[in-house]
Amino acid sequence: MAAASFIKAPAGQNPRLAIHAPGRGARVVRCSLGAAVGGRTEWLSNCAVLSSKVAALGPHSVNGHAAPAPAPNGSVLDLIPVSGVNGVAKNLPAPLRIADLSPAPMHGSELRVAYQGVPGAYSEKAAGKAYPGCDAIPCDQFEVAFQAVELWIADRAVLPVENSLGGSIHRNYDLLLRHRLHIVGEVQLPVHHCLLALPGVRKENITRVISHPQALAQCEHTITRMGLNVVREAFDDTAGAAEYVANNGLRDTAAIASSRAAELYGMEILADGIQDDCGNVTRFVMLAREPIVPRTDRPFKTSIVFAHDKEGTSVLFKVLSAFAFRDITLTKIESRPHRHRPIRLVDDANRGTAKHFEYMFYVDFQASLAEPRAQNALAEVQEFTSFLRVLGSYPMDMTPMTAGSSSTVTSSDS
Ligand SMILES: O=C(O)C(=O)C[C@]1(C(=O)O)C=C[C@@H](O)C=C1
Repeated sequence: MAAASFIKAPAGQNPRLAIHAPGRGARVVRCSLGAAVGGRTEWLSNCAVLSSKVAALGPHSVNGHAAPAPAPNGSVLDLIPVSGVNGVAKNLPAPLRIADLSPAPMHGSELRVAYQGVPGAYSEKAAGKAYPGCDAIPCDQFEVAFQAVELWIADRAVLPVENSLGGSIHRNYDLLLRHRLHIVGEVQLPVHHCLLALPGVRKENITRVISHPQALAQCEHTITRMGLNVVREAFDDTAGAAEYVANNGLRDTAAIASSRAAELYGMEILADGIQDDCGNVTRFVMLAREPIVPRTDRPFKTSIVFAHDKEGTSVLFKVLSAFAFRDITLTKIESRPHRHRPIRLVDDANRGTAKHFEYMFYVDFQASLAEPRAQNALAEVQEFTSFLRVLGSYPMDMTPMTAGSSSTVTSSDS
Protein backbone atom coordinates (compact mmCIF):
# COMPACT_ATOMS: atom_id res chain seq x y z
CA MET A 1 0.00 0.00 0.00
CA ALA A 2 1.18 3.54 -0.62
CA ALA A 3 2.33 5.38 2.50
CA ALA A 4 2.19 9.07 3.37
CA SER A 5 5.61 10.72 3.32
CA PHE A 6 7.02 14.19 3.24
CA ILE A 7 8.45 15.16 -0.11
CA LYS A 8 10.82 17.79 -1.24
CA ALA A 9 8.81 19.51 -3.90
CA PRO A 10 10.39 20.32 -7.26
CA ALA A 11 12.04 23.67 -7.99
CA GLY A 12 12.37 24.60 -4.34
CA GLN A 13 8.64 24.47 -3.57
CA ASN A 14 7.44 23.86 -0.01
CA PRO A 15 7.77 20.34 1.36
CA ARG A 16 4.43 18.68 1.94
CA LEU A 17 2.95 15.31 2.71
CA ALA A 18 2.69 13.10 -0.35
CA ILE A 19 1.63 9.59 -1.19
CA HIS A 20 4.74 7.51 -1.63
CA ALA A 21 4.59 4.51 -3.89
CA PRO A 22 7.68 2.41 -3.08
CA GLY A 23 10.25 2.43 -5.83
CA ARG A 24 9.11 5.74 -7.31
CA GLY A 25 11.02 9.01 -6.88
CA ALA A 26 14.48 8.73 -5.40
CA ARG A 27 14.10 11.99 -3.46
CA VAL A 28 11.05 10.88 -1.50
CA VAL A 29 11.88 10.58 2.17
CA ARG A 30 9.72 8.80 4.66
CA CYS A 31 8.82 10.89 7.68
CA SER A 32 7.89 8.90 10.74
CA LEU A 33 5.24 9.51 13.35
CA GLY A 34 8.01 9.87 15.91
CA ALA A 35 9.30 12.90 14.09
CA ALA A 36 5.85 14.42 14.05
CA VAL A 37 5.57 14.27 17.82
CA GLY A 38 8.05 17.11 18.23
CA GLY A 39 5.76 19.64 16.51
CA ARG A 40 5.38 20.72 12.93
CA THR A 41 8.27 23.14 12.79
CA GLU A 42 10.70 20.52 13.97
CA TRP A 43 9.03 17.92 11.81
CA LEU A 44 9.12 20.13 8.74
CA SER A 45 12.73 21.08 9.26
CA ASN A 46 13.72 17.46 9.86
CA CYS A 47 11.94 16.46 6.71
CA ALA A 48 13.30 19.37 4.72
CA VAL A 49 16.82 18.62 5.93
CA LEU A 50 16.38 14.98 5.11
CA SER A 51 14.87 15.49 1.74
CA SER A 52 17.42 18.05 0.62
CA LYS A 53 20.42 16.05 1.83
CA VAL A 54 19.40 12.58 0.96
CA ALA A 55 20.68 12.63 -2.60
CA ALA A 56 24.05 14.05 -1.59
CA LEU A 57 24.73 12.03 1.53
CA GLY A 58 23.59 8.61 0.54
CA PRO A 59 23.28 7.18 4.07
CA HIS A 60 20.38 8.53 6.08
CA SER A 61 21.15 11.45 8.29
CA VAL A 62 19.26 13.75 10.63
CA ASN A 63 20.58 17.21 11.38
CA GLY A 64 24.06 16.05 10.56
CA HIS A 65 23.89 12.85 12.63
CA ALA A 66 24.14 9.49 10.98
CA ALA A 67 20.93 7.59 11.44
CA PRO A 68 19.76 4.07 10.72
CA ALA A 69 18.21 3.48 7.33
CA PRO A 70 14.43 3.79 7.52
CA ALA A 71 12.61 0.55 8.07
CA PRO A 72 10.52 -0.41 5.05
CA ASN A 73 7.38 0.70 6.81
CA GLY A 74 8.75 3.92 8.23
CA SER A 75 8.85 3.05 11.90
CA VAL A 76 8.91 5.51 14.78
CA LEU A 77 12.62 4.93 15.05
CA ASP A 78 13.52 6.13 11.58
CA LEU A 79 14.76 9.56 12.56
CA ILE A 80 16.50 8.89 15.88
CA PRO A 81 20.26 9.44 15.48
CA VAL A 82 22.51 6.75 16.92
CA SER A 83 26.28 7.21 17.31
CA GLY A 84 28.68 4.45 18.27
CA VAL A 85 32.22 4.51 19.72
CA ASN A 86 34.56 6.93 17.83
CA GLY A 87 31.59 8.42 16.04
CA VAL A 88 30.96 5.23 14.05
CA ALA A 89 27.26 4.77 13.67
CA LYS A 90 25.96 1.47 14.92
CA ASN A 91 22.72 0.53 13.30
CA LEU A 92 21.03 -0.05 16.60
CA PRO A 93 17.63 1.41 17.34
CA ALA A 94 17.48 4.03 20.10
CA PRO A 95 15.13 3.22 22.97
CA LEU A 96 11.63 4.67 22.87
CA ARG A 97 11.17 7.66 25.14
CA ILE A 98 8.05 8.77 26.99
CA ALA A 99 7.73 11.63 24.52
CA ASP A 100 7.46 9.15 21.64
CA LEU A 101 4.49 7.53 23.30
CA SER A 102 2.48 10.59 24.26
CA PRO A 103 -0.96 10.51 22.67
CA ALA A 104 -1.89 13.00 19.98
CA PRO A 105 -3.18 16.24 21.52
CA MET A 106 -6.93 16.53 21.04
CA HIS A 107 -7.42 20.23 21.76
CA GLY A 108 -5.57 23.48 21.90
CA SER A 109 -2.75 24.90 19.96
CA GLU A 110 -0.99 21.67 19.11
CA LEU A 111 -3.79 20.00 17.20
CA ARG A 112 -2.29 18.84 13.90
CA VAL A 113 -4.59 19.63 11.00
CA ALA A 114 -3.95 18.32 7.48
CA TYR A 115 -4.97 20.40 4.47
CA GLN A 116 -4.35 20.18 0.74
CA GLY A 117 -1.92 22.71 -0.69
CA VAL A 118 1.03 24.73 0.54
CA PRO A 119 1.18 27.62 3.03
CA GLY A 120 -0.92 30.51 1.72
CA ALA A 121 -3.62 28.20 0.30
CA TYR A 122 -7.21 28.97 1.24
CA SER A 123 -7.39 25.53 2.79
CA GLU A 124 -4.65 26.52 5.24
CA LYS A 125 -6.73 29.54 6.23
CA ALA A 126 -9.80 27.31 6.62
CA ALA A 127 -7.78 24.97 8.87
CA GLY A 128 -6.83 27.93 11.06
CA LYS A 129 -10.42 29.10 11.18
CA ALA A 130 -11.69 25.66 12.10
CA TYR A 131 -8.99 25.06 14.71
CA PRO A 132 -7.43 28.36 15.81
CA GLY A 133 -3.76 28.02 16.69
CA CYS A 134 -3.47 24.54 15.16
CA ASP A 135 -0.39 23.10 13.50
CA ALA A 136 -1.45 23.13 9.85
CA ILE A 137 0.14 20.29 7.85
CA PRO A 138 0.37 20.81 4.07
CA CYS A 139 -0.45 17.78 1.90
CA ASP A 140 0.02 17.53 -1.85
CA GLN A 141 -3.31 15.78 -2.51
CA PHE A 142 -6.71 15.49 -0.84
CA GLU A 143 -6.15 11.76 -0.43
CA VAL A 144 -2.93 12.37 1.52
CA ALA A 145 -4.85 14.54 4.00
CA PHE A 146 -7.27 11.63 4.56
CA GLN A 147 -4.36 9.23 5.02
CA ALA A 148 -2.53 11.59 7.36
CA VAL A 149 -5.46 11.42 9.78
CA GLU A 150 -5.92 7.68 9.35
CA LEU A 151 -2.21 7.09 10.05
CA TRP A 152 -2.25 9.41 13.10
CA ILE A 153 0.18 11.83 11.47
CA ALA A 154 -2.56 14.46 11.80
CA ASP A 155 -5.46 14.73 14.24
CA ARG A 156 -7.90 16.35 11.81
CA ALA A 157 -8.24 17.22 8.13
CA VAL A 158 -10.01 20.29 6.76
CA LEU A 159 -11.04 19.87 3.12
CA PRO A 160 -13.18 21.88 0.67
CA VAL A 161 -16.42 20.27 -0.51
CA GLU A 162 -18.32 23.08 -2.18
CA ASN A 163 -17.90 26.56 -3.58
CA SER A 164 -20.71 29.06 -4.11
CA LEU A 165 -19.55 29.71 -7.70
CA GLY A 166 -17.78 26.52 -8.79
CA GLY A 167 -20.12 24.02 -7.13
CA SER A 168 -19.15 20.70 -5.56
CA ILE A 169 -15.58 19.47 -5.21
CA HIS A 170 -16.41 15.97 -6.36
CA ARG A 171 -13.10 14.38 -5.54
CA ASN A 172 -13.68 14.91 -1.83
CA TYR A 173 -17.16 13.37 -2.00
CA ASP A 174 -15.63 10.26 -3.55
CA LEU A 175 -12.90 10.18 -0.91
CA LEU A 176 -15.39 10.58 1.95
CA LEU A 177 -16.95 7.33 0.79
CA ARG A 178 -13.66 5.52 0.31
CA HIS A 179 -12.18 6.47 3.68
CA ARG A 180 -13.48 5.89 7.18
CA LEU A 181 -13.21 9.42 8.59
CA HIS A 182 -16.15 11.27 10.16
CA ILE A 183 -17.34 14.81 9.49
CA VAL A 184 -17.15 16.62 12.84
CA GLY A 185 -17.76 20.20 11.72
CA GLU A 186 -17.95 22.63 8.82
CA VAL A 187 -16.48 26.03 8.14
CA GLN A 188 -17.34 28.56 5.46
CA LEU A 189 -14.57 30.75 4.14
CA PRO A 190 -15.09 33.87 2.01
CA VAL A 191 -12.59 33.50 -0.84
CA HIS A 192 -11.01 36.71 -2.08
CA HIS A 193 -8.73 36.13 -5.07
CA CYS A 194 -5.82 38.30 -6.26
CA LEU A 195 -3.86 38.29 -9.52
CA LEU A 196 -0.20 37.93 -8.56
CA ALA A 197 2.96 38.46 -10.60
CA LEU A 198 6.65 38.98 -9.97
CA PRO A 199 7.61 42.52 -8.88
CA GLY A 200 7.85 44.86 -11.86
CA VAL A 201 5.76 42.67 -14.19
CA ARG A 202 2.81 44.50 -15.81
CA LYS A 203 -0.50 43.11 -16.99
CA GLU A 204 0.55 43.56 -20.64
CA ASN A 205 3.51 41.16 -20.11
CA ILE A 206 1.28 38.29 -19.04
CA THR A 207 0.45 35.50 -21.47
CA ARG A 208 -0.49 32.78 -18.98
CA VAL A 209 -2.50 32.57 -15.74
CA ILE A 210 -2.10 29.52 -13.50
CA SER A 211 -4.08 28.44 -10.45
CA HIS A 212 -6.24 25.77 -8.88
CA PRO A 213 -9.05 24.83 -11.33
CA GLN A 214 -11.68 26.06 -8.85
CA ALA A 215 -9.94 29.43 -8.56
CA LEU A 216 -9.65 29.72 -12.37
CA ALA A 217 -13.37 28.97 -12.67
CA GLN A 218 -14.22 31.49 -9.94
CA CYS A 219 -12.37 34.28 -11.80
CA GLU A 220 -13.09 33.32 -15.40
CA HIS A 221 -15.24 36.30 -16.41
CA THR A 222 -13.18 38.90 -14.54
CA ILE A 223 -9.98 37.74 -16.26
CA THR A 224 -11.71 38.11 -19.64
CA ARG A 225 -13.20 41.48 -18.66
CA MET A 226 -9.74 42.73 -17.68
CA GLY A 227 -8.78 42.30 -21.34
CA LEU A 228 -6.06 39.79 -20.56
CA ASN A 229 -5.24 37.65 -23.55
CA VAL A 230 -3.97 34.66 -21.61
CA VAL A 231 -4.02 30.90 -21.54
CA ARG A 232 -5.27 29.40 -18.30
CA GLU A 233 -3.48 26.46 -16.77
CA ALA A 234 -4.50 24.29 -13.84
CA PHE A 235 -2.21 23.92 -10.84
CA ASP A 236 -2.51 21.82 -7.66
CA ASP A 237 -3.41 24.76 -5.44
CA THR A 238 -3.50 28.54 -5.58
CA ALA A 239 -0.53 29.23 -3.32
CA GLY A 240 1.49 26.49 -5.04
CA ALA A 241 0.90 28.35 -8.33
CA ALA A 242 2.26 31.58 -6.82
CA GLU A 243 5.25 29.72 -5.41
CA TYR A 244 5.94 28.16 -8.82
CA VAL A 245 5.93 31.53 -10.60
CA ALA A 246 8.23 33.01 -7.94
CA ASN A 247 10.69 30.11 -7.80
CA ASN A 248 11.02 29.90 -11.57
CA GLY A 249 11.23 33.67 -12.16
CA LEU A 250 8.39 33.53 -14.70
CA ARG A 251 7.78 37.07 -15.93
CA ASP A 252 5.09 36.07 -18.46
CA THR A 253 2.94 34.17 -15.97
CA ALA A 254 0.54 35.33 -13.25
CA ALA A 255 -1.06 33.27 -10.50
CA ILE A 256 -4.50 33.54 -8.93
CA ALA A 257 -4.03 33.22 -5.18
CA SER A 258 -4.52 34.93 -1.82
CA SER A 259 -2.83 38.10 -0.59
CA ARG A 260 -1.09 35.94 2.01
CA ALA A 261 0.44 33.90 -0.83
CA ALA A 262 1.71 37.18 -2.34
CA GLU A 263 3.41 38.00 0.96
CA LEU A 264 4.87 34.52 1.45
CA TYR A 265 6.33 34.18 -2.04
CA GLY A 266 7.36 37.80 -2.68
CA MET A 267 4.77 38.46 -5.39
CA GLU A 268 3.03 41.72 -6.28
CA ILE A 269 -0.75 42.09 -6.38
CA LEU A 270 -1.73 43.25 -9.89
CA ALA A 271 -5.47 43.09 -9.18
CA ASP A 272 -7.43 42.51 -6.00
CA GLY A 273 -10.85 40.88 -5.60
CA ILE A 274 -10.95 39.26 -9.04
CA GLN A 275 -13.54 36.59 -8.17
CA ASP A 276 -16.61 36.86 -10.44
CA ASP A 277 -18.95 37.19 -7.47
CA CYS A 278 -18.14 39.21 -4.37
CA GLY A 279 -20.04 36.59 -2.33
CA ASN A 280 -17.57 33.85 -3.27
CA VAL A 281 -17.54 31.36 -0.39
CA THR A 282 -16.05 27.87 -0.04
CA ARG A 283 -17.45 25.36 2.42
CA PHE A 284 -14.94 23.06 4.11
CA VAL A 285 -15.60 19.98 6.23
CA MET A 286 -13.59 19.06 9.33
CA LEU A 287 -12.71 15.36 9.47
CA ALA A 288 -11.65 13.17 12.39
CA ARG A 289 -11.11 9.50 13.16
CA GLU A 290 -14.00 9.50 15.66
CA PRO A 291 -17.45 11.02 15.29
CA ILE A 292 -18.65 13.65 17.76
CA VAL A 293 -21.70 13.09 19.95
CA PRO A 294 -24.64 14.86 18.27
CA ARG A 295 -26.52 17.41 20.38
CA THR A 296 -29.76 19.36 20.18
CA ASP A 297 -28.77 22.62 21.89
CA ARG A 298 -27.61 24.24 18.65
CA PRO A 299 -28.36 23.81 14.93
CA PHE A 300 -26.81 20.64 13.56
CA LYS A 301 -26.39 19.28 10.07
CA THR A 302 -26.15 15.60 9.16
CA SER A 303 -24.46 14.25 6.03
CA ILE A 304 -25.33 10.83 4.61
CA VAL A 305 -24.52 8.81 1.51
CA PHE A 306 -26.82 6.11 0.15
CA ALA A 307 -27.37 3.87 -2.88
CA HIS A 308 -30.12 1.63 -4.16
CA ASP A 309 -30.21 -1.11 -6.75
CA LYS A 310 -33.78 -0.71 -7.98
CA GLU A 311 -34.56 0.79 -11.37
CA GLY A 312 -36.27 4.15 -11.75
CA THR A 313 -36.67 7.27 -9.71
CA SER A 314 -39.21 6.14 -7.11
CA VAL A 315 -36.54 5.26 -4.50
CA LEU A 316 -35.09 8.74 -4.66
CA PHE A 317 -38.58 10.20 -4.37
CA LYS A 318 -39.29 8.05 -1.30
CA VAL A 319 -36.02 8.99 0.35
CA LEU A 320 -36.65 12.68 -0.14
CA SER A 321 -40.19 12.33 1.16
CA ALA A 322 -38.84 10.78 4.40
CA PHE A 323 -37.30 14.19 5.10
CA ALA A 324 -40.12 16.29 3.62
CA PHE A 325 -42.81 14.66 5.79
CA ARG A 326 -40.80 15.53 8.90
CA ASP A 327 -40.12 19.10 7.83
CA ILE A 328 -36.41 18.47 7.63
CA THR A 329 -34.66 20.89 5.29
CA LEU A 330 -32.16 19.48 2.81
CA THR A 331 -29.19 21.75 2.14
CA LYS A 332 -27.44 19.58 -0.42
CA ILE A 333 -28.06 16.67 -2.75
CA GLU A 334 -25.36 15.35 -5.01
CA SER A 335 -25.22 12.24 -7.17
CA ARG A 336 -21.94 10.64 -8.20
CA PRO A 337 -21.55 7.88 -10.79
CA HIS A 338 -20.16 4.80 -9.09
CA ARG A 339 -20.52 1.87 -11.46
CA HIS A 340 -16.88 0.80 -11.52
CA ARG A 341 -16.18 0.58 -7.80
CA PRO A 342 -17.92 -2.10 -5.79
CA ILE A 343 -19.15 -1.36 -2.27
CA ARG A 344 -18.73 -3.98 0.42
CA LEU A 345 -22.05 -4.65 2.13
CA VAL A 346 -22.19 -6.52 5.43
CA ASP A 347 -25.36 -8.39 6.42
CA ASP A 348 -26.69 -9.09 9.94
CA ALA A 349 -24.60 -12.26 10.14
CA ASN A 350 -21.50 -10.17 9.37
CA ARG A 351 -21.12 -11.71 5.91
CA GLY A 352 -19.65 -9.32 3.35
CA THR A 353 -20.59 -9.09 -0.32
CA ALA A 354 -19.34 -6.77 -3.02
CA LYS A 355 -22.02 -4.85 -4.85
CA HIS A 356 -21.99 -2.42 -7.76
CA PHE A 357 -24.27 0.60 -7.66
CA GLU A 358 -24.88 2.90 -10.59
CA TYR A 359 -24.91 6.05 -8.45
CA MET A 360 -24.10 7.23 -4.93
CA PHE A 361 -26.33 9.95 -3.50
CA TYR A 362 -25.00 12.41 -0.94
CA VAL A 363 -27.51 14.35 1.12
CA ASP A 364 -27.00 17.01 3.82
CA PHE A 365 -29.99 17.79 6.02
CA GLN A 366 -30.57 20.29 8.80
CA ALA A 367 -31.15 18.17 11.88
CA SER A 368 -29.08 16.46 14.56
CA LEU A 369 -28.86 12.70 14.78
CA ALA A 370 -29.89 13.18 18.41
CA GLU A 371 -33.36 14.30 17.23
CA PRO A 372 -36.05 11.59 16.96
CA ARG A 373 -37.31 13.06 13.65
CA ALA A 374 -33.84 12.59 12.13
CA GLN A 375 -33.56 9.04 13.50
CA ASN A 376 -37.02 8.18 12.13
CA ALA A 377 -36.22 9.67 8.75
CA LEU A 378 -33.01 7.64 8.56
CA ALA A 379 -34.80 4.44 9.62
CA GLU A 380 -37.17 5.00 6.69
CA VAL A 381 -34.33 5.78 4.29
CA GLN A 382 -32.66 2.54 5.34
CA GLU A 383 -35.79 0.60 4.34
CA PHE A 384 -35.79 2.07 0.83
CA THR A 385 -32.06 1.76 0.13
CA SER A 386 -29.47 -1.01 -0.11
CA PHE A 387 -26.59 1.00 1.31
CA LEU A 388 -26.64 3.85 3.83
CA ARG A 389 -23.81 5.50 5.72
CA VAL A 390 -23.87 8.49 8.03
CA LEU A 391 -20.80 10.61 7.23
CA GLY A 392 -21.31 12.82 10.27
CA SER A 393 -23.70 14.85 12.40
CA TYR A 394 -22.08 18.17 13.33
CA PRO A 395 -22.77 21.80 14.30
CA MET A 396 -23.71 24.02 11.37
CA ASP A 397 -21.63 27.03 10.46
CA MET A 398 -24.34 29.69 10.69
CA THR A 399 -22.33 32.41 8.93
CA PRO A 400 -24.41 33.96 6.13
CA MET A 401 -22.81 33.23 2.74
CA THR A 402 -21.68 36.80 2.06
CA ALA A 403 -18.31 38.19 1.07
CA GLY A 404 -16.06 39.69 3.66
CA SER A 405 -18.08 38.28 6.53
CA SER A 406 -15.84 36.72 9.08
CA SER A 407 -17.00 33.24 9.77
CA THR A 408 -17.66 32.04 13.29
CA VAL A 409 -16.62 28.45 13.45
CA THR A 410 -19.08 26.07 14.92
CA SER A 411 -17.84 22.78 16.15
CA SER A 412 -18.04 21.18 19.52
CA ASP A 413 -14.87 19.45 18.33
CA SER A 414 -12.65 22.54 18.54
O1 LIG B 1 -5.93 26.14 -3.84
C1 LIG B 1 -6.28 26.52 -2.71
O2 LIG B 1 -5.81 27.53 -2.18
C2 LIG B 1 -7.26 25.73 -1.99
O3 LIG B 1 -7.32 25.83 -0.79
C3 LIG B 1 -8.20 24.85 -2.76
C4 LIG B 1 -9.52 25.53 -3.10
C5 LIG B 1 -10.52 24.45 -3.64
O4 LIG B 1 -10.22 23.28 -3.68
O5 LIG B 1 -11.63 24.86 -3.97
C6 LIG B 1 -10.13 26.12 -1.90
C7 LIG B 1 -10.82 27.26 -1.94
C8 LIG B 1 -11.04 28.01 -3.20
O6 LIG B 1 -12.34 27.66 -3.60
C9 LIG B 1 -10.10 27.61 -4.26
C10 LIG B 1 -9.34 26.50 -4.16
